[in-house]
Amino acid sequence: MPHKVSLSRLKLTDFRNYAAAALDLDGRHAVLTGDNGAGKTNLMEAVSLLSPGRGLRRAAYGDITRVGAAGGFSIFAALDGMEGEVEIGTGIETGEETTARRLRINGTQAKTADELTDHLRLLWLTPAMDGLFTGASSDRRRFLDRLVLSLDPAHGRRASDFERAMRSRNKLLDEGRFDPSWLAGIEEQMASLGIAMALARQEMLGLLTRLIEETRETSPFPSASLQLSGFMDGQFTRPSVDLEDEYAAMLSESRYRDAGAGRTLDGPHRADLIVHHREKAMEAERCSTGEQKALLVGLVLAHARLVGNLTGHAPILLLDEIAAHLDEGRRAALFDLIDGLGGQAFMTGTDRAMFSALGDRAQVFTVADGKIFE
Ligand SMILES: Nc1ncnc2c1ncn2[C@@H]1O[C@H](COP(=O)(O)OP(=O)(O)OP(=O)(O)O)[C@@H](O)[C@H]1O
Repeated sequence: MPHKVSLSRLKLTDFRNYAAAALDLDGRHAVLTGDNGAGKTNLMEAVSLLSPGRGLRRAAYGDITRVGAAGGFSIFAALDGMEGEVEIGTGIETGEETTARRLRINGTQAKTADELTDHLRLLWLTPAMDGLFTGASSDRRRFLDRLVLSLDPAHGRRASDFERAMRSRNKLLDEGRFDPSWLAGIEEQMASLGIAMALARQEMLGLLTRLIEETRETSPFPSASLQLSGFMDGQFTRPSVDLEDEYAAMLSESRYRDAGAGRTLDGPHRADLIVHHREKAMEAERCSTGEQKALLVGLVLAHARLVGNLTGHAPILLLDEIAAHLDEGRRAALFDLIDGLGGQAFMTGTDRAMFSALGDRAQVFTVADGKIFE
């Protein structure tokens, strides 16, 4: 069983509908119940900001600050992390628009948010992700990259460096500055970053596919088959230098076409994650709403198991309204599966009774009007 990373305290100040609130946890799972609009998802969002990025709503930081607060918001968390006990503080100082948040780990200013991944890995599943298979490919790419990031924290840096290089290529082409050596330099950089990104995605999908295969017999969820499409399809068994050369050549040959289009038309930023329901041999987007949800839950939980196996530390799971549409038997099976992953899970729902099958495996909190009661 992987080591359990668990949050022991969460303190919020001027965060969404919480002026000041604290949650003391004893290491078990945390169930958050309360009426619509009580602040359950807000609490999940606060925990999600203990990972790099903008959290599970991808909100602008200014929007997170409580309406009417004098300054910004802050989150403080104490946890038994991957490197032992750790205290994390994050937030912004004013309620105004900012793209950066402050981050202190054990009292020291962190250089980058990537340092958070030394202490915990977080995975989430929210109702907003229900349309993942039918929605925009950019959402699936983001989902895929989050899966990669939780195993390979360097992936985020690669992706942002690639974006930056691509933007400067697009700008040169847009301005009609076809300087061959300047462009070739940028394209070489894009090729090495872009192929590294694609290979990291491919590797993660390979690992996840193997794990899904191994646990297929016992999983209560349909199994997903996963493929990358839209960029160098089926070529990832070739040596990476060859792939880089080929992508650089592709970019070089497509300068005029891309200038006309106003953007770079080939690259890892155009890739898509294609998911099939294996047992039904059906594309996920053509499955029923319930089947899509079951596929997604199965996928996220399989990934959680993979992260636990590979890092030796079970990720913290944020599962927003995951049990909402399940009958009692399926709910109990789901809770057993979540518990069996060995990590701490945060789960929400409007009805406390929905979680009775968890028994004393969870601490149950009631949330009402920006206050938390145990
Ligand atoms: N910046 C903010 N300042 C104050 N209140 C906010 C802010 N942002 C969101 N809220 C409020 O927080 C409330 C709780 O939202 P949250 O999404 O956490 O509810 P919930 O308990 O998950 O509800 P549901 O069961 O409907 O999903 C909402 O009423 C929302 O208007």
